[in-house]
Amino acid sequence: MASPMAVLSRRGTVCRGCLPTLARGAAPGQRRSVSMKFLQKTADAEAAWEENSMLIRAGEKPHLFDILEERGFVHQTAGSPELIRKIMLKHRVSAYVGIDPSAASLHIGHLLPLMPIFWMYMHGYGAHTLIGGSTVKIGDPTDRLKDREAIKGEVLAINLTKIHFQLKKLWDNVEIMARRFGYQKEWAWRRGLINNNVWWNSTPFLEVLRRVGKSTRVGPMLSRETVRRKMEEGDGMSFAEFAYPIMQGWDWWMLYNRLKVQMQIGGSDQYGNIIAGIDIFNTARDNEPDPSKAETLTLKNTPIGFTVPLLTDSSGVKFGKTAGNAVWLDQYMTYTHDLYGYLVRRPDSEVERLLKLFTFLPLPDIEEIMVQQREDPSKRVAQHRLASEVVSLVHGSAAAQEAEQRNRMMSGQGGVTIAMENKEPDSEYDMPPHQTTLNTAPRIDMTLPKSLILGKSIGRIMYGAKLASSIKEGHRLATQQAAYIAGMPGRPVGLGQPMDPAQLTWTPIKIWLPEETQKYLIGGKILILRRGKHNVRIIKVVSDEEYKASGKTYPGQPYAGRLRRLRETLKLMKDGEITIEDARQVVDHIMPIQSRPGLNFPAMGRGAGELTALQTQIEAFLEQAQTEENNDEEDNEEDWDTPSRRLSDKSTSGWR
Ligand SMILES: Nc1ncnc2c1ncn2[C@@H]1O[C@H](COP(=O)(O)OP(=O)(O)OP(=O)(O)O)[C@@H](O)[C@H]1O
Ligand SMILES: N[C@@H](Cc1ccc(O)cc1)C(=O)O
Repeated sequence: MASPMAVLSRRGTVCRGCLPTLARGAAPGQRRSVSMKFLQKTADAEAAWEENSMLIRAGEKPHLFDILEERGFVHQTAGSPELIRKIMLKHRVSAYVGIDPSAASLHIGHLLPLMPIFWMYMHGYGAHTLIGGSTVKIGDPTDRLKDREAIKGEVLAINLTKIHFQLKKLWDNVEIMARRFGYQKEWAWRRGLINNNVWWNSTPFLEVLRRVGKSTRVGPMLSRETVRRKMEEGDGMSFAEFAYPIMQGWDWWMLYNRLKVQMQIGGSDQYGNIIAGIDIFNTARDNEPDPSKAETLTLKNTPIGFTVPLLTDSSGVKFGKTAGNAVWLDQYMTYTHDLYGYLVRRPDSEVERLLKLFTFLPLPDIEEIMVQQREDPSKRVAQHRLASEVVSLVHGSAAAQEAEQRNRMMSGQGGVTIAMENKEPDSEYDMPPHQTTLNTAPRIDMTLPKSLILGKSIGRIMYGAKLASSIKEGHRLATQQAAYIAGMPGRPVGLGQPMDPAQLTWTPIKIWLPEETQKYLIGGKILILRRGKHNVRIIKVVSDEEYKASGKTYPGQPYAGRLRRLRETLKLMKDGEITIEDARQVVDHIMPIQSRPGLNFPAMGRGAGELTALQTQIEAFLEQAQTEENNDEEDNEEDWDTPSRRLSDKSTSGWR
């Protein structure tokens, strides 16, 4: 089948008569009509690329691979450096880095292979990040002597969700960085975030065996160092682990089919998997059973790759979750100021290299920074710049500024290292005053009690999870389809299911029966909700007793608020435990005067009559408040949750 490129004339204009039907990104066999506009843009992008290549050849622009080499990213290549240079010059190559969600966060080591992907994006190449929702179930045995522990369903769902949003946040910040460093975004820039569960969920084992398994020789696989060591010195190797490199290679082939990804980048420990992947890619390409799809070898379908050096700690151990020395990119696992502090503490001997690897600063700027650094190393100019750039990339520039101020303040008080701060419980969930971005989104994980999640309306749950500012708003969000639950929609209603822990899927909440919610509990205890694009909550559902014991409260919690405290005060007054003056102070404290119409104590004496008058006022106020609360509950329950009402009104919008 003709690719869109095939209909472009040499000058990059579109031949109208030969409009093809296969769009970029369409899955094999999937036909989509392609507009003239799309084709013209593709033609323009091709022409622009040719111009770009000419400038590089003429020495007027640097080749990205040279930039990457100069900055220290290229450790080992899969395919000769000359071949990689040639292919990257000729085509807008697409590349990917894969990460298995075996922890709840990325760590600083992951940034190393991601940085070349970000550079590629800014230079107009295709750049993709893959989450190994399926590969993580097997676990990469590379450089391990012991099997990885199997990850439980709900833990996988949590890891996957968190890493998904972390990668999205990184990508958002890469866009900002690109603008900041003067890269003009073009239509042809492509980036993506994909989960390999998408294909592994529907790939028959037979297909993989037939297509690549038959010609994959066991001998070379057995002789790999990782396999040999695990078998001889470790706890042996399972067939699944042995097959892991085949899975990774198949991923690459799938990515080539979908997104024309022909390059893979990874940490140096991934070299063996990338080499094995090249064999699998070549085998799959050369054994296409459908002659109409067969491809002959060209520069466009030759797999290539490279590895980046490993980031190690001061004792030379790879930074990562296995070694237990990770510096996390989740701001609640490693606080932003601790990430900043860690980078500020890098030794002088390392900092120039780290600036080249972890920032987008041009090399002449780094040289200048190093001149200042050498003039007065005690100022740690280079380390501060490193920390500020990395924190900006990971958490945004506002967070970086805050972390810098904090660090300078703390070190001004005697150069102490920064201690972990204990945040106010739940304070980080406060609704941001402006539109949430991934950099300002509140904390993602929280705990709520069963009685709320399993028994209450969706509006109350949204309110309780601080995804809505009131119960009513919670309901409104649901009807406007601005609230989502992780899982599969029920067709017909009532058959909803939790998400497959290996793949994040969202269902708009719409109108909801309270009993609907529990169908979406992952592993019986995790509920994932989202408001709008970025405001996500991973809710751990615990027993009411456990919740109470934690001392936490949530908005709308019965008897947890002012009314409960007012009732308690009233009781104390009645029992003669507190004086009228104390009672007045307590009431003023729990309820500012403007928020309690009808409860404005007049100046009173201290006699028994005044005490009774005050009690009567409080009782009347409580009664009124209770009626209002009941009405609010009734409003919501009747409108949204009462089955009789909903079932009799199936025409209500959103009722499916
Ligand atoms: N310290 C590091 N330096 C460079 N690259 C790294 C580092 N840690 C991880 N990577 C790379 O990030 C990618 C994803 O790694 P992955 O999450 O699978 O493993 P990991 O964090 O190394 O985990 P583990 O410690 O469990 O082996 C791989 O390409 C890996 O080589
Ligand atoms: N095997 C890689 C992760 C990965 C998973 C799937 C891939 O397709 C690529 C890479 C690692 O453990 O670091």
